[in-house]
Amino acid sequence: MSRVLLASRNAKKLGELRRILAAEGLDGAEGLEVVGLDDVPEFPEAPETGATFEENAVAKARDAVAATGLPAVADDSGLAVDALNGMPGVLSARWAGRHGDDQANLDLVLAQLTDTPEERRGAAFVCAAALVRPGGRETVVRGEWRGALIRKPRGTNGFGYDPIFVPEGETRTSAELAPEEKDAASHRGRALRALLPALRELV
Ligand SMILES: O=P(O)(O)OP(=O)(O)OP(=O)(O)OC[C@H]1O[C@@H](n2cnc3c(O)ncnc32)[C@H](O)[C@@H]1O
Ligand SMILES: [Mg+2]
Repeated sequence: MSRVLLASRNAKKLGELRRILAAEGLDGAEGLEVVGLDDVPEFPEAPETGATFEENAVAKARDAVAATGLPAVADDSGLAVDALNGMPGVLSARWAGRHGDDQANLDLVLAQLTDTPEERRGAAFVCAAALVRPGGRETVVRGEWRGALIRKPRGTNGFGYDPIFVPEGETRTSAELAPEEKDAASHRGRALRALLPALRELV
């Protein structure tokens, strides 16, 4: 059985990545075993210094391959807010200063948009997903999910900025969608499905 490593240290993101691949039958059934960072010896996390989601995704996947010798998938993602000229973007995980403080990050974005009227509250979730093989071959794809930001958080599913993001064509926030509904439309679902042919080649 071939193995592929999902190189994310965010448990909720990792859960979504696993769920999306499992829904596509890529969880052992196709001769590919999906493993996480808990299943391999620990290695240090490098700072995410890239200017783009793609650069960061490739860097995370390369580090994981170098440390483990396994083919690795990494996801670099975030929220690009129109009224903030695309920020927080690659800084989404540490927008309020402390890495991974979802509540503080979301509160800061809401505060920054206090005077932004409804018609200018557009935003997009973006996900770059990279597959790097031990030989060095790299595949990078991108998924986007457009929507608008509300003023008061709603919903408890998902993570990060989900409670303030209402996808296009929806009235619920992405934190109010069922997990399968989020995956079917999300930036992460789209990116990972674009990576499927490359993943199937690993078998
Ligand atoms: O780098 P890894 O270890 O994968 O974990 P991370 O949480 O640091 O991940 P990123 O560097 O890609 O930062 C992504 C941030 O963007 C936000 N984000 C990404 N995808 C999201 C989603 O589906 N829903 C809500 N927020 C999301 C959230 O705040 C994440 O912490
Ligand atoms: Mg990160």
